[in-house]
Amino acid sequence: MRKQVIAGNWKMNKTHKEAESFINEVKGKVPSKENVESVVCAPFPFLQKLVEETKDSDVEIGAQNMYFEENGAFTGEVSPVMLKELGVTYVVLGHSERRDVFGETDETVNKKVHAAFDHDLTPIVCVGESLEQRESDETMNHIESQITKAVEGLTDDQVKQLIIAYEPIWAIGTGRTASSEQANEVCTHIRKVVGKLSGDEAAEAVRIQYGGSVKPANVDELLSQSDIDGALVGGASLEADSFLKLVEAGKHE
Ligand SMILES: O=C[C@H](O)COP(=O)(O)O
Repeated sequence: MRKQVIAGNWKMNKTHKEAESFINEVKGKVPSKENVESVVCAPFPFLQKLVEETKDSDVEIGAQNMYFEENGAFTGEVSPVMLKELGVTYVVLGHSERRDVFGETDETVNKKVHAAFDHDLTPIVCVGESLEQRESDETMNHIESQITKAVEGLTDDQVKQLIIAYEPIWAIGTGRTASSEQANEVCTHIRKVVGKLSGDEAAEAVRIQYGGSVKPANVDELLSQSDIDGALVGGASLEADSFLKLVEAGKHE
């Protein structure tokens, strides 16, 4: 059975003080990491403190982006070496906000995925269609193309360790969640695409999250779907109580 991975993506939110009080509130209360992976993806300035605070806990800390080079003249960027040195273990790559607002492409996402594996960071690779693409029936082709480009050049073993987050853009921060059937239909398609590219074992092992207005009220139904192995959560991951309900829902005994 694939272990569920519930990741909060704080995006550009919280003060240092708020981040610290959140982590102190949740760190002793999340379920054991044997049963569910509970991840907090925080802004860069908070990462060091959060890693220190969660050292002996079941909470893992992730970044929301990184550059693919190890060092050099790349003003404003953060490298995988820096994240690894801090003790960060996950990194969100290719979020639709990075693609839409900051011009990230499938090619840069692919380079970042390679860089993450080179530095022993677990990539959470985001894919998803716009409302226009859904309405013109292009969802499945678009997702297949994003996945194909994201995993190009990876070994089958690396693909097994990948986390893919399916986030329909029209459901992000809008309160409009994909129905659990709609979400699962695309996650099943993602697993098939992975199988075609990297073989059955990789398809069986790869974990696929759903993201887009996930909250305590809908998480159980989403996680009960056959091909959904977790959630990538924005708004509802910002409050400690709500985050704890989400990770509790992901628990397998
Ligand atoms: O990374 C998280 C997603 O963008 C979902 O955000 P949301 O839960 O606020 O809709």
